[in-house]
Amino acid sequence: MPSSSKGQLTMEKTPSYFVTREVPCRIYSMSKDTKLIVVVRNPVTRAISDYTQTRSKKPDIPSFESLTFKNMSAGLIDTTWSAVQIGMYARHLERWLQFFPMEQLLFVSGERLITDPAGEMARVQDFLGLQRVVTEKYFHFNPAKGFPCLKRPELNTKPHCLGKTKGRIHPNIDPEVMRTLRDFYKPFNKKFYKMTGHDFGWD
Ligand SMILES: Nc1ncnc2c1ncn2[C@@H]1O[C@H](COP(=O)(O)OS(=O)(=O)O)[C@@H](OP(=O)(O)O)[C@H]1O
Repeated sequence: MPSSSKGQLTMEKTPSYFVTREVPCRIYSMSKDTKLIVVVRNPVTRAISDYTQTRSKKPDIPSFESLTFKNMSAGLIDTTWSAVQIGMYARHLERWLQFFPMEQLLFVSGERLITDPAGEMARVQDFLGLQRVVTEKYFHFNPAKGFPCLKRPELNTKPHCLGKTKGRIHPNIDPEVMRTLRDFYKPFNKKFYKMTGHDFGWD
């Protein structure tokens, strides 16, 4: 990572860091003052989104329902399937807390990033010790996409929306499987809310 000069912040984005075992120790060795931001969303929706992304590249993969279970009739969930495992946020956070205090971590709500992007960005800017520059006027809700897009209020340019690979339509999942997954995540979510001091409202 390049070092920052006075008045600069160096930022890096890698989604897999949060769930990769070796990473907290490595980042701590590089800089123990690093601030960490993680965007989290309902783990059930996250798993379906993950599956949808994989299926867009490999259309022949088995159904979401069959990948979810180790043993479907026994209702035994396959926690080694990454789409399921990543959403066990409390487990991953426990590893980070062995190296970093909670004050150095910020969990951004993926749901609120869509419904109230300026509100979530205010939290991010406060956390980074920045002035609240990115406010309401930087966002334009695109009803066709169903997501906010970013605009530069000082320029009269078109808003910038995320690309076609974001906001894909998710497949319909068997409601019974959805229920089992929701129940599976409940204790992990509860623990995660307690650890972060923030109820993300997924249950
Ligand atoms: N503004 C805006 N525009 C489009 N999409 C948005 C936006 N804000 C959040 N999202 C949600 O981002 C989800 C895709 O993020 P990913 O985690 O796949 O991104 S990545 O893996 O880091 O590339 C994507 O997930 P899906 O719903 O599965 O498509 C969206 O729900």
